Amino acid sequence: MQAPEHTAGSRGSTHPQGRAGAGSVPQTVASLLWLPQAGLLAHALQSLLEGGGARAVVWPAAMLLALGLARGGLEAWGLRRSFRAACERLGDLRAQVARALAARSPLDAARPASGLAASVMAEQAEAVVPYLTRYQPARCKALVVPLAILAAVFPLSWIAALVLLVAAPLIPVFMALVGWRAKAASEAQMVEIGGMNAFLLDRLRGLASLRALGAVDFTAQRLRAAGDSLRRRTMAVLRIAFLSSAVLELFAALGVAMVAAYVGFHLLGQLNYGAWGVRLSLGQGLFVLLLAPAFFEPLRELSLVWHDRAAGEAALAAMARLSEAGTALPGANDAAVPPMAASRAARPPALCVRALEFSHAGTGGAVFDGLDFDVAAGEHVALLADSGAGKTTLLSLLAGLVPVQGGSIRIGDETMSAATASRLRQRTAWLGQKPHIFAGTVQANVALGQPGVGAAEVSTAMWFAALGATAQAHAGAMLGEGGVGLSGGEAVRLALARAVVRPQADLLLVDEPTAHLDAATAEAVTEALLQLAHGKTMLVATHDPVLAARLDRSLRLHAGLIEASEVTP
Ligand SMILES: Nc1ncnc2c1ncn2[C@@H]1O[C@H](COP(=O)(O)OP(=O)(O)OP(=O)(O)O)[C@@H](O)[C@H]1O
Repeated sequence: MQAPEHTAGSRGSTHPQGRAGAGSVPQTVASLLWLPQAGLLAHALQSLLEGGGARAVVWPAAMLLALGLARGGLEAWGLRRSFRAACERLGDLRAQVARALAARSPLDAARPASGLAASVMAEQAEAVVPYLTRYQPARCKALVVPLAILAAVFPLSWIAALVLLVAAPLIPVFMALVGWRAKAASEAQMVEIGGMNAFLLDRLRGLASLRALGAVDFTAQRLRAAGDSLRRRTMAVLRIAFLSSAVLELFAALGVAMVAAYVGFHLLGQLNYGAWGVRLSLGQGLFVLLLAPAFFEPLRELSLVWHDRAAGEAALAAMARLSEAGTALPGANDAAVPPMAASRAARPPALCVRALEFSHAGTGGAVFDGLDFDVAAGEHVALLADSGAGKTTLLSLLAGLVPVQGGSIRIGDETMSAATASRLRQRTAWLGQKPHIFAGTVQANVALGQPGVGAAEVSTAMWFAALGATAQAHAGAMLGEGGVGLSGGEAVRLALARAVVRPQADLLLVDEPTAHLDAATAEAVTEALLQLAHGKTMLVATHDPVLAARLDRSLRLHAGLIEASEVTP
């Protein structure tokens, strides 16, 4: 497993806290400034008692003010630095997770549910910012400030220092025990949120089917149960957060009370030991008293952000899980590939498949075990086979969507490999069985972010795909998620239009373009496809004998091998 913070390519530090820690130093220095401030206060009081008058108070007051301003400034600067660094770190982590998800093959059945991935990246990942912004400085302060205060108190009174020293370790011990439970509870809550989001997204997508099958009530009940379960988990996290605060407040209050009692009785002359054989002055006593609550302050702050740490670490772990490697998409994130050439290669590519071996991850049997076949440059070939024989798998291998496990695939002059897949995909147009339509305009759905494809090109492509006369013909028309607003046949034709705006793609891999279409629509799609494939190489997986008869040749696939090759008369 590769945690996102350790994945190559991050702009920042390899540690999750990395640059966010840069803001800790000014914030810690700001807290340490309380020591000279307390010293000045105690000194001013002592001078007043010794008859120094108002003049003895003026310069300590001025310095106190200056130190206060410096403290505020340092605190604000440190906080801003931490926040900015945390936001950058979160951006890096999100980019890394996105890259890891994009690097997984679409055929990887173990890919995280899209609802879960969206929930972790958009929502849960936000917990990383308070974790890095608040927890890291609080931890730094808790390590440094109490030690500095101990060092200042010890030379005045070893008893007061001892009281603080005994009270302090109890707090981290109890906090660690509580924090251990808090982390587990927070992780469980994250899993619950992710699961509920994935469930919601899936059910929303399948709302029409649920309604048709009368399963709406049952789904609502399951959603209610999931909501209840999430509420229980959230309450568990909150209970633990309150418990940790109570533990800390108790020990901090006991520590301060004991120091105050000691200093009080010592000044009254009732406890004459613990100050290295001398009696503390009122100013010294006040100094120790002022420092006692400040000793516990960083620990109190740490307790406040303890939940941030639990939530932040749980979010980091969730992102690490999303970054786990699965079946790789060959050549994914291949930055070295130049942008798609505007012009086509001189000749369409020939296909040469030799001794191809492939089996899906987690399944026993091989889909292909020594498959051989050729498609000549510019030839249009139908791939016929029974359902489940491996047509889609073969097209996916040819499109470089999944790595070849044995043998070779040659497209034109290049052999498919991780190094060439990305480049080869640029000359390939893929018309899948279920083209995904995004919620957005027709223009965005056809261009798919390709530069240089404007409204005019989209409109031409829509006419070419026989969609010019439909209500969605103009580039600005809105389409719903999953193709709402289009019929099944129109969605297939929209996929055709996507191929039309990529004239440089001279290898067409088409998966059952006429499945589930009536004869007239199938005919229209076939015509458009043949026109698009003119001067290009095309392999069409199909069960449709009418479509197969319009192509140059048919290959019959059976048991992972080419059984027959028939030239169309
Ligand atoms: N992502 C996947 N993970 C694991 N197994 C898979 C995956 N996709 C397909 N399979 C299995 O691989 C075999 C070939 O499937 P494929 O989809 O390539 O068949 P097909 O010929 O295209 O079928 P159809 O004509 O029904 O679309 C089937 O046994 C299928 O169950």
